[in-house]
Amino acid sequence: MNYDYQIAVIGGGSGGLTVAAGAASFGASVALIERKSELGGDCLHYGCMPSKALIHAAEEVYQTGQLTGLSDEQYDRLFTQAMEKVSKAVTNVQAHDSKDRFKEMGVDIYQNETEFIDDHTLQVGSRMITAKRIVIAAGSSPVVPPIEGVDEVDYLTNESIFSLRERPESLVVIGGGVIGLELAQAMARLGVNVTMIEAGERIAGKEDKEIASIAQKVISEQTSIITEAKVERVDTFEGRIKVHFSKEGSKGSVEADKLLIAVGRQANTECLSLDKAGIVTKEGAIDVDPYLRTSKKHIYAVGDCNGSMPFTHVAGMEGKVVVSNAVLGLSRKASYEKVPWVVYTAPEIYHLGLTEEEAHERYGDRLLTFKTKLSDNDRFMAEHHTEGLVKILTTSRGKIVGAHAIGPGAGEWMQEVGTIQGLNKKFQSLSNVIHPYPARNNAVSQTADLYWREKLFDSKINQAISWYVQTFR
Ligand SMILES: Cc1cc2nc3c(=O)[nH]c(=O)nc-3n(C[C@H](O)[C@H](O)[C@H](O)COP(=O)(O)OP(=O)(O)OC[C@H]3O[C@@H](n4cnc5c(N)ncnc54)[C@H](O)[C@@H]3O)c2cc1C
Ligand SMILES: NC(=O)c1ccc[n+]([C@@H]2O[C@H](COP(=O)([O-])OP(=O)(O)OC[C@H]3O[C@@H](n4cnc5c(N)ncnc54)[C@H](O)[C@@H]3O)[C@@H](O)[C@H]2O)c1
Repeated sequence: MNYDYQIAVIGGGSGGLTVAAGAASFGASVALIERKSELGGDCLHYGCMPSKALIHAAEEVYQTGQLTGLSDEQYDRLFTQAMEKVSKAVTNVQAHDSKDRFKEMGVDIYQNETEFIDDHTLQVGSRMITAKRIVIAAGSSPVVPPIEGVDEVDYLTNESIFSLRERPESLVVIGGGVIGLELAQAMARLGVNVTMIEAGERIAGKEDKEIASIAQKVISEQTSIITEAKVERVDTFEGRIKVHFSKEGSKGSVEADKLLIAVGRQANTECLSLDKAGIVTKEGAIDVDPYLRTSKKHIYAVGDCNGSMPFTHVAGMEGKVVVSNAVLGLSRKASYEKVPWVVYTAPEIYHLGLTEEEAHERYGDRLLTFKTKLSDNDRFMAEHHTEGLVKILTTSRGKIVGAHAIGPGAGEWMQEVGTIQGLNKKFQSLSNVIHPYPARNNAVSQTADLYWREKLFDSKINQAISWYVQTFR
């Protein structure tokens, strides 16, 4: 059978663009179908880019406030300026994901919402497109929990918060996960009075417990945090939003000008008519095998819509796997073991692999844990940033199974652990790498030195060396 295209990609976000560009670069005929007027997806428009631009702008305001103090009027002006900087940053980065750029690569772009007609055919506006292979990269949307009254109030999500131009005096954030934390702290630093309500026993629930408790301590100095709270109802009171919750058997409420909901993501599957193509979903996301094939082997799913790990770098990794498999005919598996992530709070949180609790469960007594407090590192001491920790988890032979840190810039300087893990090197090999003093990643090499201290200096070999030195030298 003849098809219009070799590859049709649904969704022009991080995953879809990686597939479209990769497939076109290998000479495949590619259709890219995106319902929004611009390419770039959530990451560019409502996710990574605006949030990181906001965090940076908020840091500048916060530092200014710390140095000179700021009046309400100054906060109002700086808030508007910060939000305009966010919008400009998105516009600037849009150039990388411009339609013209992809057209030049040979990709045909359709601006339509699409759905399956059958497993090789997509309805695209008034026409139908057929493709030999189809890649679904439809992304995800914010979950809005079924809280009583939620539909009657004007709540914000990551899709609307970046459009604010006037500083709200107060904000209540439901959800103390990654989005909640990054945005709550940024807003607090812009002079907004923020309260975070988290259902779990702690914020940053996916992080190593010890790291999360440091985060909670630091962030609670800038925002109010209520944990183990069940939100029961929201309503409006004199133009303000009131969130009612229960905690440990008693009731409470928080009132604020604005409400942000950040309680997780759901895969965008509902308008794709997946059933017409015979594509199976699992727990609301598109079910894929390790080769990222759906229940129909010529249809693949990458990025947030397959429910694996909702990060841009994962969508990119999965996109490359699909190019190898769908375009080049290889059999590459997606692997998630070595995927790091960073929570861009101040201080930043770096996360790679298993937490200490998970690693203990898996490795038991074979697990080695190496920790350096930032208060033991000259650079962080010099900068008065001593609230932080590096924690590396290895097997007894030094294979890295988890790496975690909280500290200023941890997302950058901790990646050296991710790099050596990616290169299949042992953790202790970092001890032999000379780090410029006093670069922050000395905290990592300091931690690697602990491996040798444990292995060598506390061992029988060390006793033998001491005997040799004392006896013969
Ligand atoms: C506030 C926030 C901050 C974030 N920060 C980070 C970060 O710092 N680092 C990080 O790694 N990740 C971050 N993420 C996660 C990251 O944004 C996502 O993991 C990433 O965007 C997923 O890419 P994707 O291609 O799967 O989906 P998307 O980028 O969302 O792209 C999906 C595209 O498909 C389109 N689409 C959907 N259905 C259809 C249809 N039927 N027809 C046509 N088009 C359709 C959508 O319009 C969309 O453009 C953040 C997310 C949020 C919300
Ligand atoms: N820096 C980054 O890489 C980055 C930044 C933002 C988002 N993201 C991605 O986006 C994903 C989604 O982020 P998120 O923060 O929405 O989800 P999340 O899963 O990280 O956190 C959601 C939080 O909301 C809490 N929660 C759920 N229901 C609740 C309720 N009814 N009341 C109170 N609390 C409730 C959960 O216990 C959890 O702590 C992340 O997992 C991440 O993959 C990444």
